[in-house]
Amino acid sequence: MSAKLLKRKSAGPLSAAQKKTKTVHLTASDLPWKTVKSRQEAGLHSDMDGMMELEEVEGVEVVYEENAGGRVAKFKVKEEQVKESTSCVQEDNAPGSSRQGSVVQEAPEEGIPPFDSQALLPEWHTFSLHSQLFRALYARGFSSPTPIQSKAVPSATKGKDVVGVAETGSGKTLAYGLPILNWFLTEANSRRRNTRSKRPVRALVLAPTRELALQVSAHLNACLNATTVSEEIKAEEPDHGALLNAPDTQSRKLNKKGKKKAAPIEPSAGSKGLPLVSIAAIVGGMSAQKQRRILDRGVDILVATPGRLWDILQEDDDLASQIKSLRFLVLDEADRMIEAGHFAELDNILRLTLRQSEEDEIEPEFGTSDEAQDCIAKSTSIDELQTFVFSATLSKDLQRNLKKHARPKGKKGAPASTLDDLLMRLDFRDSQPDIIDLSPEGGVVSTLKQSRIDCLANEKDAFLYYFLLRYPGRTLVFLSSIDGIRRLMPLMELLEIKAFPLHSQLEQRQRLKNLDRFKSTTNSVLLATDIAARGLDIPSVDHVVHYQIPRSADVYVHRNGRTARAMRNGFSLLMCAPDERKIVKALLGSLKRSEDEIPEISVEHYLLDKLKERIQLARQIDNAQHKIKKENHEKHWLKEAAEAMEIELDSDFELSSGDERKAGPSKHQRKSRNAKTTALKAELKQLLAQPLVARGVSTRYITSGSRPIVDDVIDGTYHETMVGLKKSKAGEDVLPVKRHKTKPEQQEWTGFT
Ligand SMILES: Nc1ncnc2c1ncn2[C@@H]1O[C@H](COP(=O)(O)OP(=O)(O)OP(=O)(O)O)[C@@H](O)[C@H]1O
Repeated sequence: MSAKLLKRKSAGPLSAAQKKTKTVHLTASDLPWKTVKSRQEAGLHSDMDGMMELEEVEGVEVVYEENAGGRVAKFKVKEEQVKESTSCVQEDNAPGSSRQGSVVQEAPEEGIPPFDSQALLPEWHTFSLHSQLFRALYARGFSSPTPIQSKAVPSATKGKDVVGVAETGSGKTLAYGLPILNWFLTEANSRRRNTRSKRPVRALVLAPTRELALQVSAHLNACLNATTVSEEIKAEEPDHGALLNAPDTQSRKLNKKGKKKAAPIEPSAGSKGLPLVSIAAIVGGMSAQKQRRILDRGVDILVATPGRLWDILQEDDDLASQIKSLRFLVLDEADRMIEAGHFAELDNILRLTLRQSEEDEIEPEFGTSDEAQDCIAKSTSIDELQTFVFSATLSKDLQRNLKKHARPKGKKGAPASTLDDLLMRLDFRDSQPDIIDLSPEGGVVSTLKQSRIDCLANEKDAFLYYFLLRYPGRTLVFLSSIDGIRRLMPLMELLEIKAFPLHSQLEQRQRLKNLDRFKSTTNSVLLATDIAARGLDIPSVDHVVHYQIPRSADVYVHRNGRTARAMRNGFSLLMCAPDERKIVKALLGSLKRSEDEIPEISVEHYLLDKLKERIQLARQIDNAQHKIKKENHEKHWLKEAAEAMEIELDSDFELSSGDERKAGPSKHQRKSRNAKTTALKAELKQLLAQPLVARGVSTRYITSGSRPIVDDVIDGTYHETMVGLKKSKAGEDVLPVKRHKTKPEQQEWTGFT
């Protein structure tokens, strides 16, 4: 079942006048579909009930014909409408983009009021960017470039290949995105002015996860669509509306004073409402048919996960030849892509971008289809390609090798198996790619506060629960296994914590929905595997918790990078069980840190013990519920099997005598079990309703006890859930770093005094 639903509109029976015009029959996928704009980045919003995208089509008559196979729907469209739609330049799949159907006619710069970048964006002014990008940066409040943008954008706009390494959340997407958008807004559009041909893909951005690919495409789109003109245009002034690239009359409204107010500029749209630059995301878990249709219509910038892209490429020679003539190739989070099980596809895609000289030719590997191999073989040499590789973690060795532009010798045809190998296979056209390494020492962002808790493995639930109650906010909890998430989810639910799961075994629709819910709920928890570790830009993640330790130093850095983004403060907590200590030590060691440098966070053990009681109860309930569920499942199965074999079961589903052949507990046993679970639930509910009061605190006499809380109550700093504690940020409660007593330096003998 497709993850999106289509809203198909038929215009109903055609009028007599319309009937005179010539009509053609089309298949459903050939119809001139238009995407209906959706509000949210991830393509979902609550009132759409799971629909990810909407499309509509107008002026289509649906006629039904009876044939041998039954009733068949046919779609009649006016011929001229078809011509118009096929000559259109394209729409965008990425959410938030504008898609309008009409004939290509771009109106780039002429008539757009000049943007005074010197006055409004002095720190960006020296960058040679298209004024629409300046407008977008201004509208989004990006008053100055981040350090990686400062270095990468000028270099890339001059045509250099760039390898960019910079801390998480430092704006790497725009570091490569701005030069690409700039090229499309300037060169590409002036080249294709007045052309009616289909747009070939000229920029390909590869990202390791679906969420990241969708986010990148939304981010680039936002840069094209974010601009607004704040001043009103006086009525007596010439009508600038059409010149502002706004999609014409609809968007220009009269304000209260009867003056025309400038509508939001849609800089991605041409004067007839067409996108000047079209950006599409092609990811797994969504309708491949729809994605193919979008590609068929033409896309400028394609953001994709390697798996889905390779699936499509194997059947689409046209797209394969477009990939061979790319102008830009981007590997975002390159190091993650080789881990994600996409390595073979990635390698195959990269082969399409190689120059095909004798020397450089590499045998296709990894089950490449004959057809695709043929495509690869026919690849033509192009030297225009610019390659950008970005990540927060690329080894120094690799960077050094890239600098030397050293390609592994004597490995002709051998599959790449490491990131180094893979990057060496990138065919940088630039003999000296610009390597910009701004990664901080140990990969740690300066605004991040790290901490740890040493505890037993089976105490982690209690510590996590304590942390979530003690420090409300948006908390991203990383686990290494999906099973771990499946175990924790019901506990969270029973403990009334708002938690959402995110892992690869969820349907894509559910993944995006959960991500959206987490984004829009201030006090919530996302229980995620490492598919959420890279690149995801969720605003205001207050805390990252490593419930299970990361499997490498890079993963630790990227997980931490989901908080403390764009110079905001953030906090991370590493939960470390005794048997994990060795690994943590090695992991921190590779970041040139010692375990002792990560301070512990203070915990009120009296309250923790109280929470352990709740956890204990929740676990019992969960176990009981799990058992009941399992039995129900078995009972169901047995019933079905018995029916199939035409065997009669007695009321308790006991097939015959003998305990070992019992299908499950008796009715009575089930009843008593259910009653026990209900009692446990009531007990937990009661516990949850009781305030958590710290030791020595009197809730009756707030001025007395060993910890009077009166001052906190008066100045509003009391903790609402944990009575007796002050409200505080997690970062404020870390304990001083333990310093090992260093042996006093041997003093020089100075003789008896
Ligand atoms: N010049 C800027 N000024 C202010 N904010 C910016 C600027 N550029 C980008 N941002 C914002 O910073 C946030 C992080 O950007 P981005 O996602 O590109 O980071 P990143 O370096 O790719 O992170 P990661 O390594 O985790 O993938 C985004 O919300 C983005 O909108």
